[in-house]
Amino acid sequence: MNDKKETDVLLATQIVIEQALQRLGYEQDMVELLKEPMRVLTVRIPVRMDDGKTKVFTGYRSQHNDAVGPTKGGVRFHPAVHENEVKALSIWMSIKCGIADLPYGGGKGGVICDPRSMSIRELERLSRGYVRAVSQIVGPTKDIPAPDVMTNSQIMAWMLDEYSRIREFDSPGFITGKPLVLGGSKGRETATARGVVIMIHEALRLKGIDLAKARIVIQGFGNAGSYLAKFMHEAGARVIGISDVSGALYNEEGLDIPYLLDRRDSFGNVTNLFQQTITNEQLLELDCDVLVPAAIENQITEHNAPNIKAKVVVEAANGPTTLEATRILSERGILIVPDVLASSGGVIVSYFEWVQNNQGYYWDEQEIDDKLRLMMIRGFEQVYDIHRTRKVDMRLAAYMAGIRKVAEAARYRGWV
Ligand SMILES: NC(=O)C1=CN([C@@H]2O[C@H](COP(=O)(O)OP(=O)(O)OC[C@H]3O[C@@H](n4cnc5c(N)ncnc54)[C@H](O)[C@@H]3O)[C@@H](O)[C@H]2O)C=CC1
Ligand SMILES: O=C(O)CCC(=O)C(=O)O
Repeated sequence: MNDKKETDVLLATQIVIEQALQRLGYEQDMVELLKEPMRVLTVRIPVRMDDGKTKVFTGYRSQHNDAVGPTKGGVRFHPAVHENEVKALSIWMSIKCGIADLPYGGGKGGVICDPRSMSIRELERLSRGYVRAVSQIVGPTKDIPAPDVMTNSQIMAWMLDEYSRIREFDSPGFITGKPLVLGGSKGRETATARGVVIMIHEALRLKGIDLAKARIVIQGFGNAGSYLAKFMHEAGARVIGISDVSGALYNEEGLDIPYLLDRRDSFGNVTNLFQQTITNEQLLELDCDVLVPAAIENQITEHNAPNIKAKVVVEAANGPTTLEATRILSERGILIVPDVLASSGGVIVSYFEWVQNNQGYYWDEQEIDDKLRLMMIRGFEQVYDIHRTRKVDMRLAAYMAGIRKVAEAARYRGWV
């Protein structure tokens, strides 16, 4: 595979979707329906910047398929956002929701921007502008956004406020990942990491490795990566490596996670405070038990997959491993817990948030944790069972588990 093909996330997704549907016995017409999102909106968002000039940003909202129910998925603010990336991300959301058996299809949004170089007021105007631009196609029974890379509960709050102004009534179920006082759910902030912890437990159990003796490496120190480091540290595991966009830190004895958590900024940067750093490339190849990519796409490729030393790769990030790398790792006996399963804790608790908003009754954290655990373990067992009985790699197994529900719903509706 040439490099561009290797890292084209939409193409890679379409290849696995086709394989999954074929293994499930579907014809080509179903592949045609599900290999692309049913709707992608591109928007141009004019934002008055603090210097008085107007800057026009480009954003997207992709809705993969709504046969199962309203579409659902985060909004990413990042300079590298690309239409095909958002499309792939929305397809992955359909698969995540299918594995977790949530009553949603997949959606995803993104805006090409760099929040690290914007003021708080510029960010607020951009967030509100995005909601105005996509307001026709989103809503609590249509498409429900949430946080993703470089968006957070404050941005969700501005988006909620803007949507409520447009619709002229308060509508907390429009968006999830909100602050608690605006109808957010307990446990959503930490949900993605909590879900990954549960997957690490399951994977280590299969490999016969004791978590308390395990060495963990985490790429990315944002929402997913930093809470994961905290929970692993609290569980007694040794977190020997972490990283952010600028570099990585490594200590064989275990890093001082509470100190790093205290010093990280709101974008998940911390390594710039240290002189003795290693590169992200070196981090991924460290000798460890569990490697958790928790940053961005295409980090484990055919180039570094032969050098990965972890026994288990648990994908907190969306799309961190290419198809060729999946093949190499699987053949080397490294257990992959794929993104569409491992990172589903976020959308599962987002679903709980939406349910609580709809019923106007709020649950305590224990209830959230217990329900999350149950759903994640059920998802793991389902995927692992398909992997074993159908003799397919864990990624294809996860796609088969997830896309099945969407295809069945589309067939019942008479679309195919
Ligand atoms: N926040 C959530 O609820 C969910 C997030 N995810 C996925 O997890 C991943 C991380 O998301 P968040 O933690 O929310 O984002 P974030 O914006 O909070 O943190 C991202 C982290 O990755 C680092 N990073 C960025 N580019 C990098 C690079 N090229 N090399 C190394 N590190 C890099 C950043 O410095 C930061 O530490 C993404 O793939 C996201 O789609 C998946 C499910 C839910
Ligand atoms: O919480 C959600 O609804 C979506 C989270 C998300 O964007 C993801 O799982 O990639």
